[in-house]
Amino acid sequence: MGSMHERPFYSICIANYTFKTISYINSYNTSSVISVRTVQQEILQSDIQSKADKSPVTVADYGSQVLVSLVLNMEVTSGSFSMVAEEDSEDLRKDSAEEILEHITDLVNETLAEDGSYNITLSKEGILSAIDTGKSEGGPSGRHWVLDPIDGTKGFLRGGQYAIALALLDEGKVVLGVLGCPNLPLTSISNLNGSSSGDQTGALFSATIGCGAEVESLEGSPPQKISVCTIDNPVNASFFESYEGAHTMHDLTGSIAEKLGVQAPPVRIDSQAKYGALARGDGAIYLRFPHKGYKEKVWDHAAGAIVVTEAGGVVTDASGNDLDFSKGRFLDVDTGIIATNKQLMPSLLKSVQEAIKEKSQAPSPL
Ligand SMILES: Nc1ncnc2c1ncn2[C@@H]1O[C@H](COP(=O)(O)OS(=O)(=O)O)[C@@H](OP(=O)(O)O)[C@H]1O
Ligand SMILES: [Mg+2]
Repeated sequence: MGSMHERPFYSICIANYTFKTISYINSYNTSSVISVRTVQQEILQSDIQSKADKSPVTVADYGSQVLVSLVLNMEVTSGSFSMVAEEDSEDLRKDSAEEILEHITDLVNETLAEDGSYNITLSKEGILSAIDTGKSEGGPSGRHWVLDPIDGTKGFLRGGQYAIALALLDEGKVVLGVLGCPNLPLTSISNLNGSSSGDQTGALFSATIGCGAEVESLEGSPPQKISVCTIDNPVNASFFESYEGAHTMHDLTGSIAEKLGVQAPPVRIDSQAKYGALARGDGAIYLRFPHKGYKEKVWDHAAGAIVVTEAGGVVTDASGNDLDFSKGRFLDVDTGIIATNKQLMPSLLKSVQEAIKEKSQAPSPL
């Protein structure tokens, strides 16, 4: 682990750089003050590409990856720098991507100039190579930064939840995690649709191993310690899951919840904002069961998992094994990922295993 000033610095890095990038993108191409939601629709039309796996990637994903990698690379002066990040430059190097690359370059340079802390301007080639600093394979030894520059890109485009997720692996273990959630209410998810609640929008979760988890506003309000809920009766529990049915088996999670005795309907929000919300007790359970064949990526869970465990929760696969972040860019999980507090975990695991068994024995649809 680094010096004590590291955590606040990296939190600031996320808040000041990536959040600014996103606010900039949100207001890009518009001269009038219109809602973020509307502007996000404009991004959908102009600044979006489709990756080989058909998932979307936007100027925001690339811009965020450039800024975070650039700042980390400049600030982390001890030892070699290694980053495992979601995006790479391959698609941006195609002739057809010239316009989007130009846009990302303008966006990054304007954000850097506006911030003023770093006197640098990047060329297009500089942008491409900054993105590619994220190509590390990670693994069990040394230190690796793990970045999802925009987690929940579909949510970002829909005007829903998304997160900028950064974690640090040290000898295969997550030791630091920061989750910037620009669209999440600062205090509670129950204020999500309540404009009259007075809650601020935007929450920055952070956790350092052995030191607990905290939340603060993206503008830098004093950090508040957070902890998972203390519910021990599933009747009073609610559960978080992916918004997208393509990302998790909603039928299986429904069956798990029913077996456990959960009465509340699922709370479906995008991205690792789910882990942040769980860590501060907005709900009691997180369930994620991707469809067969999907391989989980480390950047989709590293920051969220440490925020939850440092808030007193437990995160495991469907068999109750801890997540192993030492295997490279992918997680080697058995079936799914679940998280809850220590009181509910034994009964949750039992319900998960029963529901999986039942599903595997059900006749397959024709
Ligand atoms: N088929 C499939 N199954 C499971 N997961 C997938 C799948 N495809 C993508 N992804 C990954 O899911 C990330 C988005 O997280 P969530 O599932 O929590 O978001 S959502 O609520 O469904 O929008 C999303 O993260 P981003 O790509 O950063 O948006 C992906 O890494
Ligand atoms: Mg992403």
